[in-house]
Amino acid sequence: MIEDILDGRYRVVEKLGYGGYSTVWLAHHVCMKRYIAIKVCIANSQPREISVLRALAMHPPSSSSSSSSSRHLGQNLVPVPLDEFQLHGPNGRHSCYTTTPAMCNLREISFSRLFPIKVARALAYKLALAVSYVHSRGYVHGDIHLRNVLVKPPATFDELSVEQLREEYGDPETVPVMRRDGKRLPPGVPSKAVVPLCMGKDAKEFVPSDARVLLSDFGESFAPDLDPRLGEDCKTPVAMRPPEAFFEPGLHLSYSADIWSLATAIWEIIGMKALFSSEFVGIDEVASQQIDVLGPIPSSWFERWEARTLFFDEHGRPKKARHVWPRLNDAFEECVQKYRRKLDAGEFSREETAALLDLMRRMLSFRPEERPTTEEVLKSEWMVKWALPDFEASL
Ligand SMILES: Nc1ncnc2c1ncn2[C@@H]1O[C@H](COP(=O)(O)OP(=O)(O)OP(=O)(O)O)[C@@H](O)[C@H]1O
Repeated sequence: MIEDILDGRYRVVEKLGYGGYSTVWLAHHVCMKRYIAIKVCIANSQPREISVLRALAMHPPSSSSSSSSSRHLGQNLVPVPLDEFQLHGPNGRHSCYTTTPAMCNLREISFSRLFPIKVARALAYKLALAVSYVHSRGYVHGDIHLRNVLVKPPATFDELSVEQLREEYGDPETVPVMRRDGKRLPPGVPSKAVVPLCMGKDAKEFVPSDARVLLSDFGESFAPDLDPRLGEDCKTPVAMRPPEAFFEPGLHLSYSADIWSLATAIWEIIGMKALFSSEFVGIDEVASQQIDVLGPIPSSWFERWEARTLFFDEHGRPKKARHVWPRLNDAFEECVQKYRRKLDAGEFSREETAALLDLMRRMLSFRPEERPTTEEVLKSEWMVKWALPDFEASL
């Protein structure tokens, strides 16, 4: 809880977030006077993430003797594991590890209108760079979506005392934990829960230097060459999940699975609206959205897909009386450009739109082997001509 001192040196000052496997706290190192994030994993679990973070933090073998200038620029965009310890509580043993803290995740910000166009381009480039680094070290991230894309604090963040932090962001907010039947809480359940703090600002307030990306949550990461993962074991949220995970559940996923999710994340950064949606619908509906937006899937997938007759006739045409999602180019005009124009957030020129949609279409190829690699993504026309200059300006 807030104000606990963990492992004799970490003063817990705020809650940053939580997921299915952990709660993340902001702590202040009592001696070093710097902020860190502590991930407290659920009781008696064996987190796999820390070994991936350790591997990513090591220098690649080929550059061990070379200068920092030859380091992959994406290495700074993944969390650095700083320390590990264990806590013993009423529910058992909790593995804990500390990493670089962040202000918020991009999903939290996505409810606040649009990023200025230069910021959106810089964020997209940095995210692609981060994924490129992860791939260069032999890992697939496996869970790319905006809740796992964090914004790092400015370099001056550590200068804030805890009191100044509280002046800036308020005291931690708590809510009582109660049983609906009014009975006493069972042992091991805290009487208060802390509401996570979002230290981010509205998207429209972002300037290029705020685009400090941290790709987080490597809990689903895997090394395809050493530890293959089947499509059926893919845990990426359904709306960002690559289609092979659904249509070829018995096949191994590869780096290309991340490329699909990266495309959906870039789309969302640019338009603040997801390309596909699983809100109130199941995985079959999402598959039908993908076909509406991108065109036909490979015929072997279509024939094997039992639910196809709910959405398409025997010629593959959408069934009447159902909502048909707009094609990619129309979706870009209707869901991205229209709002960028209306909110004065910067519009994409015709030339840039063509380059961006060409990249999106290639990254969203149904067949994983037809998708570009991260290196090819970074060398694409849109990245080189439009995103790279704004990335450089944001440094
Ligand atoms: N280093 C960090 N700094 C700030 N906030 C963080 C940090 N790491 C994680 N968070 C916040 O905590 C939330 C949960 O973290 P994370 O997704 O890593 O946990 P998880 O238990 O693995 O979740 P999931 O169920 O999504 O796999 C994130 O969405 C993010 O908002």
